Amino acid sequence: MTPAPAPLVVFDLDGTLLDTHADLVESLNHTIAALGLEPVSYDDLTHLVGQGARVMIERACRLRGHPLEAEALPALVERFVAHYSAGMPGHTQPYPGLVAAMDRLKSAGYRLAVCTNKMESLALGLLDKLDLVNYFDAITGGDTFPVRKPDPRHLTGTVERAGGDIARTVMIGDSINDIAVARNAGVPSIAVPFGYSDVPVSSLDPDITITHFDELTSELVEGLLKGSAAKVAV
Ligand SMILES: O=C(O)COP(=O)(O)O
Repeated sequence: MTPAPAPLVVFDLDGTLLDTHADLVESLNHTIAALGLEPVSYDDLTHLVGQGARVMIERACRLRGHPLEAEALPALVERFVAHYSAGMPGHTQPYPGLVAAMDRLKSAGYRLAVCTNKMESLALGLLDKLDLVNYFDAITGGDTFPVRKPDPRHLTGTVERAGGDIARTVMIGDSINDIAVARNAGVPSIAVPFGYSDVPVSSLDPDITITHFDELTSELVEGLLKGSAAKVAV
């Protein structure tokens, strides 16, 4: 009998792997200051983040009562990317227990990947600056494919690039896009409550929620994979 392929754990980035909020808010406020707009706060960020820099800037301008003309956006996105890139890694840090959890999963033979709506170049640059890039078999961003989360093809494309098997994949994230992309791709989901969701993560109906990465073990992932195989078999 051929052994089952190695499980793959796919992580969201902002608010799941990394606490990026201070740098996102800083670069966003630098960007909208060019329009003379008042800064946004961390609480605002939970409503703004999730669909990449472009949408975040659009939403921030709308929040400040300044809807943008489409032609104004590219220069603002450029301003954001320049500021954010120059400051990396800034205040950004992995969440507590993440590195130990990834070491545990790697020692158990797991593959790891990142599926983020952040631009691929920013995700790669940030993970590189934090010395985390080599943990991952694939890192895909909101601009890697013609579609992005919650479209299931963002997740299935990531699994393919990571050399994984969709039937042996689990997705972990902090917001609606992550739980929805998992559901749309037929993959079990793990939610974390410490990120940027504007609603309680339990209301997103993940398969399970963990409150600390110490809970992310190979036993937990295998249990989820068995559970989803059982669901398929029913
Ligand atoms: O940068 C964003 O808007 C979202 O990024 P995420 O998919 O890693 O949460």
